[in-house]
Amino acid sequence: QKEAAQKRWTISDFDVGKPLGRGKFGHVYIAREKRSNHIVALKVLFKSQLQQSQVEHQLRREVEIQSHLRHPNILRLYGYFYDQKRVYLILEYAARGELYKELQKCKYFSERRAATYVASLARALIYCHGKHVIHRDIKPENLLIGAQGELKIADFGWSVHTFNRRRTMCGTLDYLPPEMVESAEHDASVDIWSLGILCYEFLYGVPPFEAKEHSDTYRRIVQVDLKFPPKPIVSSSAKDLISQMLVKESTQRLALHKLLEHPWIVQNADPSG
Ligand SMILES: O=C(O)Cn1ncc2ncnc(NCCc3cnc(NC(=O)Nc4cccc(Cl)c4)s3)c21
Repeated sequence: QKEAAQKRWTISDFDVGKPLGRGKFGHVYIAREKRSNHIVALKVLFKSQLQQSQVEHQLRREVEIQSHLRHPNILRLYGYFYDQKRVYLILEYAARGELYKELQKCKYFSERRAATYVASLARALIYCHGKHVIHRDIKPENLLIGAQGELKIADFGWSVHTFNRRRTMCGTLDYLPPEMVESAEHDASVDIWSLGILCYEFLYGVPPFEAKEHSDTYRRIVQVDLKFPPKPIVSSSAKDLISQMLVKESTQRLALHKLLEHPWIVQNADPSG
């Protein structure tokens, strides 16, 4: 893998296959590296669009951050290369695709499946926070599923090293904790809030503060207007965990290592993740 870090890749090193998905900045293709026959995902980004949106620094930060992360529940970014018009990200291929499509199909997950995903995300976030990296954009769209059904956090396009906390807003409001919505200072506990939102959405099929208007979602977040619908039936243990994560005061949120000891996780998460 060492030589992969230094090697200068070009598109001719790959046999490019079918498109896997279309993102805002470009498409993702399945591809095979010719010499090793290694299957990867190739994300093709147009320089013109990156320049237009002024996200080059974000992309550089993502590549820098990702090059130091090695965890079974974090999608690898093996490297990148560019040509005249495009930047290519060489990514680990997640054979079972996007988690949000799976969630749309099933409507909501069983408590065992939800707890298994939440536990593996917690372990990945403990690893990231240990390296002073916060993801800041944990949501179903950024989660992929590997060949063995394991969850992979992808797209560190919004992650930061915690010493330079930026307040750039991003994407859907649903996942933002109060301090980010109020654009106050924020730290690793933002990922705990987002994990709580995710856990709720895994179990109910919708995020807890969803509302028609942005202004209503904003108000429900800052008031932590948390309600548990009668259907689907969800254990009180799961509700207890979610209630300990969706706490306005960031210092009062359940710590990730405490989450892994919570009865709902211990009784429902598959240890293999
Ligand atoms: O292709 C699909 O839609 C789904 N799919 N299915 C299987 C599969 N296997 C691997 N990867 C997939 N998709 C790419 C996931 C990403 C990982 N890292 C990223 N980083 C990024 O986009 N950075 C970025 C872009 C533009 C600007 C800036 Cl600032 C940063 S995208 C897969």
